[in-house]
Amino acid sequence: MSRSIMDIAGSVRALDPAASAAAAAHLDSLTKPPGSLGKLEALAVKLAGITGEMQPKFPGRGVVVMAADHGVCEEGISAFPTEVTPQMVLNFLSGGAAVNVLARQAGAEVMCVDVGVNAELEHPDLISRKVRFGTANMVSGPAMTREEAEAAIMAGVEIVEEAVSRGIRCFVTGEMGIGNTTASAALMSAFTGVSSLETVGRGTGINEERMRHKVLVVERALECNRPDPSDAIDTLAKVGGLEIAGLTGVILGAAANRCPVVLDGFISGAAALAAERLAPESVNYMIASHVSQEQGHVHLLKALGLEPMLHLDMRLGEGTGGVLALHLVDAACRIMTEMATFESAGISSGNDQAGSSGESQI
Ligand SMILES: Cc1cc2ncn([C@H]3O[C@H](COP(=O)(O)O)[C@@H](O)[C@H]3O)c2cc1C
Ligand SMILES: O=C(O)c1cccnc1
Repeated sequence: MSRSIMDIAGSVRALDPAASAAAAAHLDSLTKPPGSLGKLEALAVKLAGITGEMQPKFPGRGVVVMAADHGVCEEGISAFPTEVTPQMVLNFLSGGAAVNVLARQAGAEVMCVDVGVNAELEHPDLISRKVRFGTANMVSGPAMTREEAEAAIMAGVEIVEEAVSRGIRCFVTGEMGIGNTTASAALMSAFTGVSSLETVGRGTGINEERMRHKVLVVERALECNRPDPSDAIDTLAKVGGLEIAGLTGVILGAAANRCPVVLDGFISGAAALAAERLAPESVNYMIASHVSQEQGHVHLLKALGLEPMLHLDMRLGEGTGGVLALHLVDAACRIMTEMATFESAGISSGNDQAGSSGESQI
C-alpha cells in the first residue's frame, strides 16, 4: 500500500458521539411519537455523527461517476458491447443519462471521470484521470498492476478533495463500465468468501446460459489470480476495475473529510467493501441508498452491516439510486431544523416511552 493511501485511510475518524447523542435527544423532543420517523431518524443521527453538527445541511452535493472498461468483456459476460462505455460517458457529459436527470432533480453536480475508458475522450467537462485504456482480461492474469490500482484510488480521493474545497460536503458514488458487474462479483467473492453462484447477477440483462458462463468466468479469474482478501489493493488490482478502485478512493476521501457518502448499487458496494478493508471506520460514513436487483447486492449490504433505504427494483448503476436518496438526506435535515418540539408547540408528551430514535438502523 502506498504511504498516501495509508495516510488517507488512517485519517478516517470515529463518528462524533456527542453530536449523535444531541441529534437523538432532539428527535425525541419533536412533535411525534419517539422513533416514529423510522430510518429517517437513524439517518439524521448518522448525519450528525458524521459532520459533528446536530443540524447539518448539504447545499453542495455531487455524484462522482467513474468510468472505465474491462478486459474481461472478451469472455462475453455482458449483454452490451464495450463501446457503450465511451458512448455513455458522452451522454453523461451532454446531460442526457438517467443520472443527469435525477441529479438535476436532487440539485447534485455530476462529476464525470475517465479513469480507464478504452477510447480517447475529450470534453471540457470531462475529468480526465485515465490510468490506462481499460483493464486486462482477469481470467488470464491480473486486471491491472498494484500501482495502477493505487493511482485510480488516489484519483478518487483527489476528486473529492477538490470538490470539498468548492463546498461540496455530500457525495454519491456512480459508475459506468460495461462488464463491471463481473468484476464486482469477483471482488465480493474474494472479500466475503461468498460463492460466485451468489455474487454473479444478470447485470445489463443476460440470459440463464450466459449467467452460468459468467459464474465460471468469475471462478476462473479468482483461481488464476488468487487475490489476498486481507490486502484490498491487491484484490482490486487482480480482479477489480479502475472505476471501482476510483470509487474506493471517493469513499475514503469523503470519510476522511467527514462527509457522508451515499452508495449506489452493486458496483458501488464492491468499492465500499474495499474501502471498509482499508479503513474499517469508513463504513460509518456510508449511506446505503437502495437495494439493487443484482442478486449479490442484498448480501453485500449485509456484509457491510448497512440497511438500504429504498427498494425500487432498480439495476442501472451510474449513481441513480444514490441521487434519489439525496431527497431522503434532505428530508432528514429538514426534520431536524423545521419541526416543532412538544414544548414549542405546546403539545402534551406521552407517558409510555417505548420508542426512540435508535429503533431503526441504516
Ligand atoms: C446503455 C447503458 C447504460 C448504463 N448505465 C449504467 N449501466 C450499467 O451496466 C453496466 C454493468 O452491466 P454489465 O456488467 O452487464 O455490463 C455498467 O456500465 C453499469 O453502470 C449501463 C448499461 C447500459 C447498456
Ligand atoms: O446495482 C447496480 O449498480 C447495477 C446492476 C446492474 C447493472 N448495472 C448496475
